[in-house]
Amino acid sequence: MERSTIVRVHEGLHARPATRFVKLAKSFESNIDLVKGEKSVSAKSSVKLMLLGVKENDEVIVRAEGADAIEAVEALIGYLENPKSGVDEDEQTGGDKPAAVEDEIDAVAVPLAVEGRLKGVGASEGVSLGLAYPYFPDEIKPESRKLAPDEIDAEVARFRNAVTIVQKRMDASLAAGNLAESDRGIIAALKDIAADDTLADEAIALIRGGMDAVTAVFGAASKLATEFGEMDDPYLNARADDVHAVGRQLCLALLGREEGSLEGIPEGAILIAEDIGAWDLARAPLKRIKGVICGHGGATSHVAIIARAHGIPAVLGLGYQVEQLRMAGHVALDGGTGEIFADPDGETKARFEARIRQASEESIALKVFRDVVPKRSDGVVIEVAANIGSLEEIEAAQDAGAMGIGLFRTELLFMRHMHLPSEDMQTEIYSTLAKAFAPHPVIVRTLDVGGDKPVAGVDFPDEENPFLGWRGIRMCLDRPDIFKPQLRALLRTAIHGRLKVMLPMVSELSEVVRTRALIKECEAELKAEGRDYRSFDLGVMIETPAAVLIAPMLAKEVAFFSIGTNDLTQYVMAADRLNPTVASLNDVANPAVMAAIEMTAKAGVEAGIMVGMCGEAAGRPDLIPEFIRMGLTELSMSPASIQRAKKCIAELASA
Ligand SMILES: C=C(OP(=O)(O)O)C(=O)O
Repeated sequence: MERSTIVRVHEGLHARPATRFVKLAKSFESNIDLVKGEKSVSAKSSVKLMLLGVKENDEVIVRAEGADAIEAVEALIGYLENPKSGVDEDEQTGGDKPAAVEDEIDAVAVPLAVEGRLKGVGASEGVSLGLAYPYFPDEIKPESRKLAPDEIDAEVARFRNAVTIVQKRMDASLAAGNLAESDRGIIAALKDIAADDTLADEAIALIRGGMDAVTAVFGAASKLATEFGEMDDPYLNARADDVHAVGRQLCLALLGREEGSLEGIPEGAILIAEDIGAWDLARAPLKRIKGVICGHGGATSHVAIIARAHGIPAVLGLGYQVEQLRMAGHVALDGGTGEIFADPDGETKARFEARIRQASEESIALKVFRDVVPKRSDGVVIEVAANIGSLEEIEAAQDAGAMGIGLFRTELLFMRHMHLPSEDMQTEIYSTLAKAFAPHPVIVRTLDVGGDKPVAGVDFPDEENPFLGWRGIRMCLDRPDIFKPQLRALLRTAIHGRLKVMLPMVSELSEVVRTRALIKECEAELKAEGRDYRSFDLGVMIETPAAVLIAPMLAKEVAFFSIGTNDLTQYVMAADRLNPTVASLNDVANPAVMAAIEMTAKAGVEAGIMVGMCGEAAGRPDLIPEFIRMGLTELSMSPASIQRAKKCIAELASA
């Protein structure tokens, strides 16, 4: 039987415990295969050791797998506790052992052979089984150590060494050659800060005052970040985040650590995290990830949306239970029901393997619907489009047979960068998209940040209820310096394809009227500058109960509606879409939500405008017949749902 174990090795601060433990393990048992991320250090093995990370308190988390895992690791721990009884470590590892380290070693092996069951929120359909890959980057805290006068010079040298390490790491990233131009700019900006004397001088002054280097970096970074934060310019304000990012890198270097990264995630792994940012996930090597499990989030959070866009099964909203999975060797998950099996036994494994096989056969069978143009029984075409948030997803949408884009989430573009993207950069990105799908329509949603989607360069107030706060069109209308460059970029893009633009979080007619006035201003400016542009169809998302109630009025002012069921459900049901405790209320099929959808559809159909849907419910085969009956003629969804939706509409027409 396959077994797993976890080893916690606690060592002194400067001992580089992970490196030392791994070196030691390598020399101790020649039949142990050491794996860091996907890199195998030694090929022959009956036992696999995987270094999962070093925790803030210097515990080393290592997972061992294989028939003799527990025994091998116990032997290794035995040696760590009593080095005289086994191999001489200095001799074997090159002798980097610091003095008096043995005293601080505290290691335990926890066998995990029993299948554990957990339940979260099914957030991206599909079943998966694979190697668990816990990703829990540590929070760094100040050491708050008072230095003796004779320690100060060494501490300054430790700090200077950390600056050199950080600069070298940044140079290595820049030289790697696989960076997008925009990411290269971000790293270069961070390197500037690391090389700048302002931060270093401040930190050294604090060290000279008797503060340890980690705490000094915290103090210096906070001071500089506050200065940037108080400046009267959004671009300079955004530098505060850069300073914090550099501060974190310096602290990691001081502690002998490197930032955790998803770069090394092995092929076919199941990613397990307490929380993972949408952008962290978006830039991870998604093709290698077979499943996502997260303590935070729910079915309509952005992590779920990215997972669905890439056809990766996901279970979110596990809460504190996700901690239990840190020690799992393998994990099976069902992204539909939210079930998770840690270290599944043979029977569960066989069941999941059979389901994975069946799902793959089904997906092959659905491929025949890729190029179908689905119609209602009266011959009206139903556009089945894709929801995407980055240019990287174009291919997946095209491969799935998307008849255009029903929702391009522009906020990922803003969240990706430490700075607000320029008008030219936005024009280039939107134009690439419009050209890729022409002659099909592409609907771009204007910036929808706030709530669960903060952005560097926009100072969001501390709000008790950010989902009911300053977000979407509310924020944009207050910040024409951000909104107008986006509108100008969209006007410039419209010459390249069938562009439509929609506004998020609309709750008042005046928001549409004020946006139209801004668009007019932008058109006048572009004309005066002699630039090419074209007007676009303006629509609104219907995602607030207020918008539903004034839908007949809105329908007279706009060219189309797109129903955002993810938000509409949370607002109609008064149930936070990220809160797993109220996940059962967050159901679009609830009669209250379906009534809101029907009211919207009726208002749109009566006014003769297109009514579409871009919430995830648009891809639900059990609800599609209802939506078609209500008069919706466009359904936009994750690429992974497109072929099933086309099949459902086609079968409906022929029934
Ligand atoms: C599509 C929607 O928007 P979001 O990006 O917030 O999920 C929605 O709310 O249905």
